[in-house]
Amino acid sequence: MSNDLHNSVLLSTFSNGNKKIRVIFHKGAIVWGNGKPPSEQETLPLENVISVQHNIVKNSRPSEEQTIDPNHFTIHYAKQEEENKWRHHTLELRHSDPLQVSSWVKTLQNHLQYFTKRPKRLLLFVNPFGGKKNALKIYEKFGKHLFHIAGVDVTVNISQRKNQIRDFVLNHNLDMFDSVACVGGDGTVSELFNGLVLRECRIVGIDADDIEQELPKPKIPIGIIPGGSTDTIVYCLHGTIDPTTAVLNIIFGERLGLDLVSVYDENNLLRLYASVLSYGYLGDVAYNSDKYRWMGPNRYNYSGFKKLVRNRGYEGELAFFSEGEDCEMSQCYETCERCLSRRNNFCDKTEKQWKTVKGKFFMISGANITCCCNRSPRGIAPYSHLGDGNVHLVLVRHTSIINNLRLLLRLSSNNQTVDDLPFVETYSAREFCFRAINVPSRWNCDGEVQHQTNIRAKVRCQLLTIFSRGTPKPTEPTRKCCGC
Ligand SMILES: Nc1ncnc2c1ncn2[C@@H]1O[C@H](COP(=O)(O)OP(=O)(O)OP(=O)(O)O)[C@@H](O)[C@H]1O
Repeated sequence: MSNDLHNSVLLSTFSNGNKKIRVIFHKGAIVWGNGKPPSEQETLPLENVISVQHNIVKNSRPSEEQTIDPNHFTIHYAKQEEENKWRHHTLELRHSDPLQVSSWVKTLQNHLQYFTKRPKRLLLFVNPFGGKKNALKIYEKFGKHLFHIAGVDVTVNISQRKNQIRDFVLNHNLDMFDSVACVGGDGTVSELFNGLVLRECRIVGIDADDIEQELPKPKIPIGIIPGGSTDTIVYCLHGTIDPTTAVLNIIFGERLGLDLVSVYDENNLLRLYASVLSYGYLGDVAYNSDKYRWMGPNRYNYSGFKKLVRNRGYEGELAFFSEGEDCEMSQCYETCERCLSRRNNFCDKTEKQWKTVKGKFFMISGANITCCCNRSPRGIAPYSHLGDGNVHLVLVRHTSIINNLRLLLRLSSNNQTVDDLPFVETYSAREFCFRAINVPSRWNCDGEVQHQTNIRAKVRCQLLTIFSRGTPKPTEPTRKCCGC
């Protein structure tokens, strides 16, 4: 932001409904109050302003052309409320002098132009099949109006079949868009970023099937509006699956780098994933639950229970390359230092240390993010980071049904994690490979079934640019005074 603009000051007294309020704009923030002490005044940082618009004079006849009301304008802004949710608010201001009004509108609009990362031309894919099959309604109810207010030109593309979104971004010219987004669950997001990475490989002439190749970063940032059954990726990004929050995160245009993991069989890249690749129990649940899609999100409970009671063990050998770090107990929140430092100086160490673990497991997971969601508020890997170049391997040994239940209870707990259970081991890894022994299971890859059993996977540090401000750090509860 130029200094001239940063130093500009506006100060006026406006009518807001029946009240008079003093409004100040200074140092990138709008402050207003009703003659209240400073601590009770509202402070609105400009980065939370969606748009500033003259009001329209209401015409009695709809056919008449719209005219602006020179004495009246509205500030549309967002405010963070409980449970990490953002909400749209308005501040309507009136002044008898039209010059005052136009000076405020012009100045604020000029300042907003400095947020150049905000999207202007968005290509939005809608998956009408996932979740409760209401993705289009979600867009119309929560997205359409807000995007209009923010001046984002949205082109909607409703997918007609599985993999159509992936094929579309792979084969179409996207030059007229500055951003892409989707309304759907993790499978939809996965289609989108798989298409974008393969598209980039094609553009720069990289063989995506070669695990030793660096994969190129898609230039276009992506946004996600939750419309699936679990929506783990969105939950891990914003700390909520609230659709309004997701839309506002796209509008604000702030970005972070998300690691992706590429999964290969002996010859080919199978796919990239963002949340988790899980073998055994969760692989079987993904495979089995697809038959019960008519149950909606409850299909996971039904299939999960069946597989839990069966308590099959899955034998295999897992080898992984680690930097020698254990899973550090630091959590990833907005402006995460660990992710920021990786973004700036990530280098591939050539001295690899491979470790091998063999045995019979209930489940093996390579979690790229915490995988928290409404059912599992802390996730399977609570110390995993969005962009630190590592996955957390969570190995659950084959054990009794009671222990499996303990594991699932821990996963659904608000304050406990699975890593201190005696039959659970966790490792941090940059690369891993798995070989099944005896009867193989399947992999669950971002919620989709992957049938190849023997795989190799490699983390691609911050390969995806994603619209998000990150999950806000929880504030320490303030202690109440004992009355001393
Ligand atoms: N028009 C369509 N018809 C059928 N399947 C589709 C269509 N569009 C996308 N798909 C596929 O639908 C599947 C389910 O979508 P998605 O993963 O978004 O929802 P979900 O499984 O309910 O949610 P989650 O993955 O968050 O649990 C994905 O495999 C996706 O590739």
